[in-house]
Amino acid sequence: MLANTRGFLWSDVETRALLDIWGEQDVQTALDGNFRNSHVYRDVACRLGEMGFDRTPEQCRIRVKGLKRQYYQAKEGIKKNGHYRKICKFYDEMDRILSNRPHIDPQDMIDSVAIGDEAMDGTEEEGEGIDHPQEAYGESTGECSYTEHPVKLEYPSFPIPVPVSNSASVGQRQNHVQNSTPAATRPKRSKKRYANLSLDKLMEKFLEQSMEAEESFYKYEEQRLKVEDRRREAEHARELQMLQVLGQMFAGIASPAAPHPQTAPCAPPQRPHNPQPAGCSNQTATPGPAQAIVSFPVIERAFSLRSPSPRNMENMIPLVKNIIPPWTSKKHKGQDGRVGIIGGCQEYTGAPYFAAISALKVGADLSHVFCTKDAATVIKSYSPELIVHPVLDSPNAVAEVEKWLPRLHSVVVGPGLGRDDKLLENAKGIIEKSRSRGIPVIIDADGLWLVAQQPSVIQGYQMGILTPNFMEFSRLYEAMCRDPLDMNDNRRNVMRLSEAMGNLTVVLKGEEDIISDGDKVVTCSHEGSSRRCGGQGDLLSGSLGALAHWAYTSPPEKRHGIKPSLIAAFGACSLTRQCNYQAFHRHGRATTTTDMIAEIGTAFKKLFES
Ligand SMILES: NC(=O)C1=CN([C@@H]2O[C@H](COP(=O)(O)OP(=O)(O)OC[C@H]3O[C@@H](n4cnc5c(N)ncnc54)[C@H](OP(=O)(O)O)[C@@H]3O)[C@@H](O)[C@H]2O)[C@@H](O)CC1
Ligand SMILES: Nc1ncnc2c1ncn2[C@@H]1O[C@H](COP(=O)(O)OP(=O)(O)OP(=O)(O)O)[C@@H](O)[C@H]1O
Repeated sequence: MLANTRGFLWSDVETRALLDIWGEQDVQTALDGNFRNSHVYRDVACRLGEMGFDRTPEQCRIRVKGLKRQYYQAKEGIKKNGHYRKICKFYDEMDRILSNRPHIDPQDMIDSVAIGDEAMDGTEEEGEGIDHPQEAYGESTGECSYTEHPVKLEYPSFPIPVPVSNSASVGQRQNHVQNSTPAATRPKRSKKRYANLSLDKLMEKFLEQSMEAEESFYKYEEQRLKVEDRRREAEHARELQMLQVLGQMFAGIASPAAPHPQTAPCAPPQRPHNPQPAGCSNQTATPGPAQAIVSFPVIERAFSLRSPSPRNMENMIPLVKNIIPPWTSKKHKGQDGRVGIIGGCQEYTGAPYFAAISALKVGADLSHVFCTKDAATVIKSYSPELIVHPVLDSPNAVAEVEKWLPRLHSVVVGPGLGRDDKLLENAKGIIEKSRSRGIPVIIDADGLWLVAQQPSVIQGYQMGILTPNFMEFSRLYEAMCRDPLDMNDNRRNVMRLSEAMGNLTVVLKGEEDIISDGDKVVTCSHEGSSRRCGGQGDLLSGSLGALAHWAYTSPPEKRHGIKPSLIAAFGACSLTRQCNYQAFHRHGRATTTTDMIAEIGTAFKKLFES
């Protein structure tokens, strides 16, 4: 395990590049504001990759952690005799970054966190025994991944009396505790203070203090989340404003005489008899003022606020191939994906089943369905492969699902969810919990109904993917965009919605699937068939559950600067269409979604493994 994350040494040039990236304001803000930081380090590794250094997010995180420890050690040492700078080669760089961070009173953060981490996993990078209290804070706020280190409740350091003749291991642990806390800088607590208290009293006091600590932890956490929300909203508003200004500038440059989009007549969304979103063919597409067609099937924006202009790409398939985890005997069950489907009620049992079984057939190891009580037995009866939880209509549904979240790699919300208010409310809670844990969230079907009512539930979440059909898309567009749908240019419409949702990835399904993250538009018109049986969208969202996990955990250099959600979405669209093609070839008009699901294995192989 260690070999994976610490395989070889970091050169000075590489370390400086890492510090340049890690020290950037947006990275520090993201780390400060987040318990879960794996996405931040993914971004750091990605940027490092762009500078030509091939490192995994975990390697970056561990390197930063080691540097921080050296820095704090050096800083402590300097206070004492001024000669410690040499133990931290990058002292100046670290000081420039860390001296600007808000000061947290180490006494507020509890010793046991640092002790617990050191004592339990012993995987510290540089092999240094001393941890700085501020390091402990860093780890609990932004320096360790949620999945590997579940949130610890922070207890006050309350001395539990240990008999003198204790075993060697306890003695060693005590030594370790003494060595690893900055005891020298703190007054020693008097053991006599507790000498007269009975064990019961001690226990009572301990529990009392635990509860207080827990309470203040939650208070702190609540405040932190509020601040983070406000920051995100402000950032989003600022970006939208800048986009609008730039859009107007570009519009002015491109065609000063062209009418403003808002003055175009508002055509109500209608379902065509033979749904062919106008403007889908490459020849007839008219790029909007703020977009330019670079090469089919990827259209890139003429400008981008976030990232440098991505590379041109003729074909997305090689990128999908790149994110597929390699076959190896070294993995255990679960590592290739544990997908959760949130949906399934009395009326709709097929949709969550289609989504869950598709995730499995694409290659996820485990597929969970969280549905209502009366749907559960029915769904179980379709397939013994699925793990079915009858919790979605229980009074504590969100808490029940939350228990499983640390073990899920992605969630798909909506297939067969229905529109019952209580179920939608529970789905909302689950999306929020998944979001706060940095789990990719795919929203489909009735989940999109919820988003149209309350967009903020997912707005701005970079690991969120929406997969609307045309009807669902129109609802979302109407809720989010002030200008009317341009019936001749669906690509522009998708890009607009994605932008309005805070650059979420949006997949408009149809004759041609159109995918955008607000910066780029990717289209998938792989040959399918004319058969439109219900459930094809569920196949798509379920397989996207597995592909999104792979894409987000794939090495950045394999993605060539393209956002993981775009690659995963393109993979799911082309797979669905290939399944449709193959099933129709076999069954003609009798084709159903079950027949398409039976084709997943061969379709996947044909597209991505040949
Ligand atoms: N076997 C199962 O259990 C299955 C269960 N499912 C589950 O059913 C639930 C409801 O999903 P839903 O999509 O039917 O709901 P909703 O948004 O009301 O759409 C219906 C309206 O939209 C329209 N319309 C549809 N597509 C359009 C298009 N491309 N372009 C234009 N218009 C379009 C259509 O218009 P119409 O043809 O009636 O004029 C109709 O009025 C959801 O939980 C889902 O997961 C499904 O997954 C299937 C398999
Ligand atoms: N007009 C079309 N031509 C070709 N393929 C299509 C067309 N419409 C949809 N598809 C295919 O079906 C997939 C699912 O789209 P669809 O519009 O059926 O989703 P949905 O309505 O959400 O499905 P569900 O029935 O599961 O709710 C698309 O990704 C696309 O591959």
